[in-house]
Amino acid sequence: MEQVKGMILVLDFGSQYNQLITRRIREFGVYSELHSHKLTAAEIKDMNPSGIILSGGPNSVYGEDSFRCDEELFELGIPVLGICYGMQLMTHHFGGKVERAKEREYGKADISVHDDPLLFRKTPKQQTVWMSHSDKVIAPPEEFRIDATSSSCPVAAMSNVDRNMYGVQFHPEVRHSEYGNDLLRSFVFEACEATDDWTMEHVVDMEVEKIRAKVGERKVLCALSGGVDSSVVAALIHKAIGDQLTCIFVDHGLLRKHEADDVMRTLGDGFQMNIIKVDAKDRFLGKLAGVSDPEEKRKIIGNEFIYVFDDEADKLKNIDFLAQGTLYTDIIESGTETAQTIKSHHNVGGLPEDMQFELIEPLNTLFKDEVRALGTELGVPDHIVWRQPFPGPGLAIRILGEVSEDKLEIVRESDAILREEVKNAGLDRDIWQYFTVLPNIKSVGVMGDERTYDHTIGIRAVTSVDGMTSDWARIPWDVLEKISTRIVNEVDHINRVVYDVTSKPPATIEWE
Ligand SMILES: Nc1ncnc2c1ncn2[C@@H]1O[C@H](COP(=O)(O)OP(=O)(O)OP(=O)(O)O)[C@@H](O)[C@H]1O
Ligand SMILES: O=c1[nH]c(=O)c2[nH+]cn([C@@H]3O[C@H](COP(=O)(O)O)[C@@H](O)[C@H]3O)c2[nH]1
Ligand SMILES: NC(=O)CC[C@H](N)C(=O)O
Ligand SMILES: [Mg+2]
Repeated sequence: MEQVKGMILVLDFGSQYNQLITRRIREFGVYSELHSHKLTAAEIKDMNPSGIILSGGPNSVYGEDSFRCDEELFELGIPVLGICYGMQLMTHHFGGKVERAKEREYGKADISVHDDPLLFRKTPKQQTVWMSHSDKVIAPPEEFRIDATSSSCPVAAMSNVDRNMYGVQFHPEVRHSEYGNDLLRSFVFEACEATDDWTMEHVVDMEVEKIRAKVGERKVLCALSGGVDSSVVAALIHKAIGDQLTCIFVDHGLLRKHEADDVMRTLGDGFQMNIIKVDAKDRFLGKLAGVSDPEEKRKIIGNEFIYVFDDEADKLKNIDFLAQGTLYTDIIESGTETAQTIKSHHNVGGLPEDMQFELIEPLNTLFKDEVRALGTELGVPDHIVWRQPFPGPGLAIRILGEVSEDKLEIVRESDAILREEVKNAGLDRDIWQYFTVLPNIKSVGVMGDERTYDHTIGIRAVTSVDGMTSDWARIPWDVLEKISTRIVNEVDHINRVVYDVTSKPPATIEWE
């Protein structure tokens, strides 16, 4: 496994906030990766981390099948921070006592800090933190001291400075923990003595090196959509291996208005690399005919992408690798060993089992905003770096239920109007993603004194940083009015326009 100086290893025990921990640490300029709690102590030693964080998780330490770690990791001499379940696990290991509390504690809590513990040195003695637990430590292990308490938690934080080990019952990675970021900083810089030398330039060098070592003299096919993720991957790989790279852009008939031509023109202007466009409309639409279940649609599309790449690889000969712009968001939402499947992203959960390629996914630990920064570092043009995300399954997941040419036409035309008006209003950089959806709804209207019974278009526009959470965009009413009027007047079969005012969670950004 790759050895990265100063990296902080986060072990995954299934908390929803795991990815936030690595994310916060990378924001400090220190590299951090999330790995399975099943890593052995030997594997961890090989990775040479400067610190280990044990994440929270849904289990109880005294449960029979609860997630455990290789307990030898406590003997490696590497600083450890246990968060929530992580602290309970540490307590259990060192002989302290964990018990189920009578009441579940969820939300804000006030803690009092005692004396001058290392992780709290720079923060007030009274502070608000964010808790989410039913179990609690009622007695710390013998060699540990209590650093903080709350009214319901006799041990809200504990430490053993000699062993360089720390535990907190609350979640410092969540913004609602007032001084959570300071605590993580103290762990990373004071306890682990990590250095903040992880920069985007560093990421480029590291990834280029990795790609060269993996590929050698062989050839790579890159799935290029014209979106920011795959453009950044293509730029990285091209930097690493030059002409050993061929990019494939698939027109699956599910693209937006004029998208195929626009993408080929933009990529042709922006990149000096070999790009092939494949027209696969009939293949995709044929396979999707009669299918209405969202997960089934996603899997068909994911599979078909790979079969198209297979056919192209056969023509090009001797292609061993397929590169994709997979992000961490795509992986976590597609479901992992510990996290539930929210939706199968075509490039992760939608891959066929009989795939022949070896994957290259240099961005699969990063979030969208980090990829944008990487793109800028690589010199990818601004209009690609700041293009709004467009999902690989395209308009197929914006037509609820069965996909047809007629419905594609409706979504395509209404989406073009929305994009034009958002741009005219100068909002295209403020709104993270904006599009129209065609729900399976017909309703009654009156047009020119005539009764209509026709389709509804939904407008979805969200603000976000990384796509993990989002809020609905407050588009000014007069802009919405213009969009609505134009859609009803210019798009056949639409007699009603609605605006989606749900955040993520509880909704998701796409409707399928
Ligand atoms: N039409 C397409 N042709 C070829 N590859 C595609 C296409 N659509 C998606 N992909 C592949 O699937 C990956 C995931 O798609 P995704 O939309 O998340 O990323 P992106 O298109 O590169 O960026 P963005 O999120 O900005 O749209 C892409 O990075 C790319 O490798
Ligand atoms: O390439 C992709 N393949 C997919 O299968 C896929 N599904 C969702 N998305 C995009 O991911 C972000 C989060 O989406 P959701 O809130 O809908 O889960 C949003 O930006 C979505 O557009 C996808 N991208
Ligand atoms: N968020 C957590 O890590 C929870 C830990 C444990 N399952 C509890 O309920 O106390
Ligand atoms: Mg895309």
